[in-house]
Amino acid sequence: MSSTNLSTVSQPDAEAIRALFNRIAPVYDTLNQSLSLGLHRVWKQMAQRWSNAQPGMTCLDLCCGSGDLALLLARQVGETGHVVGVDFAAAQLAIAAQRAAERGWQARFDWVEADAQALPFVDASFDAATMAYGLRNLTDIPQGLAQLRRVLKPGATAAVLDFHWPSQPVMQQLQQWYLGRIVVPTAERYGLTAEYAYIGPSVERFPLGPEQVCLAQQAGFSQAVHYPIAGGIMGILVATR
Ligand SMILES: C/C(=C\Cc1cc(O)c2ccccc2c1O)CCC[C@H](C)CCC[C@H](C)CCCC(C)C
Ligand SMILES: C[S@@+](CC[C@H](N)C(=O)[O-])C[C@H]1O[C@@H](n2cnc3c(N)ncnc32)[C@H](O)[C@@H]1O
Repeated sequence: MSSTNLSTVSQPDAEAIRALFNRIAPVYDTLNQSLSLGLHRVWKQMAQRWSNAQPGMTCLDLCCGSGDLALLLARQVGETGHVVGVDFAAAQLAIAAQRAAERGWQARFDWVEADAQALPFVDASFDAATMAYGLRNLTDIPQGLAQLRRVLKPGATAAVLDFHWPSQPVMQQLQQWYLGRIVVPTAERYGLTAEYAYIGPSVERFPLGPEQVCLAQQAGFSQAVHYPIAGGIMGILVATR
């Protein structure tokens, strides 16, 4: 366990975040599936579609974790396309690569261990991009958006899925109740209390949809729209270079 108290510090540093995602990697997929009642797959499919990825394209999945969205992109781009999954947690990337191998899809992927805030790609490399539950975890969100824009081709779109602070008070209370009373106690059974207690405060300090749109515009995206989904507890920022 890291010495950093993840749920009370204002913003954990990048090393604490990386260590957190390496620690939870063995149970990450199982917990996402059970805690979201399978709904995270629906939300990720929306992000994949809204990125406008098409057969034959070269796509980026930033903060790819164990590869859910990268695999959806790979299905969409097909045998003639290519997907690059980027994450800085090696344990997550190893699971993503294993899942691709199980499908016989190794040739469709590159898995790159890198910081989303300093991407090792030349400008205008990608036709489309996705990021699920990554932006909120970046220590420098404007820098992450600037990097995302830089590596997209002109006219290409990024779809960024994440938690969102709902506008309706009843949904705010439900979201915080669910995170505090269901998610954290479930994680406790795996010895991961602090890791999952970090989600709630991270959602509260994450910029609201309209603020995300402003940040995307400031990063140089020519168009940006934020769509609250699932009653506003999640959102997808769709930004075009
Ligand atoms: C996709 C999910 C989580 C991703 C995720 C993101 C993070 O930033 C983490 C940070 C630290 C540890 C883990 C994660 C992490 O797993 C799963 C989403 C589950 C959520 C708790 C959302 C659940 C929504 C419910 C289905 C509906 C809630 C109803 C409520 C009464 C409003
Ligand atoms: C909540 S997980 C999401 C994983 C996957 N996209 C999904 O939806 O299941 C967030 C991921 O972002 C990665 N991450 C956070 N900050 C990062 C950074 N600065 N650079 C690269 N990856 C980062 C973490 O390692 C983690 O795998």
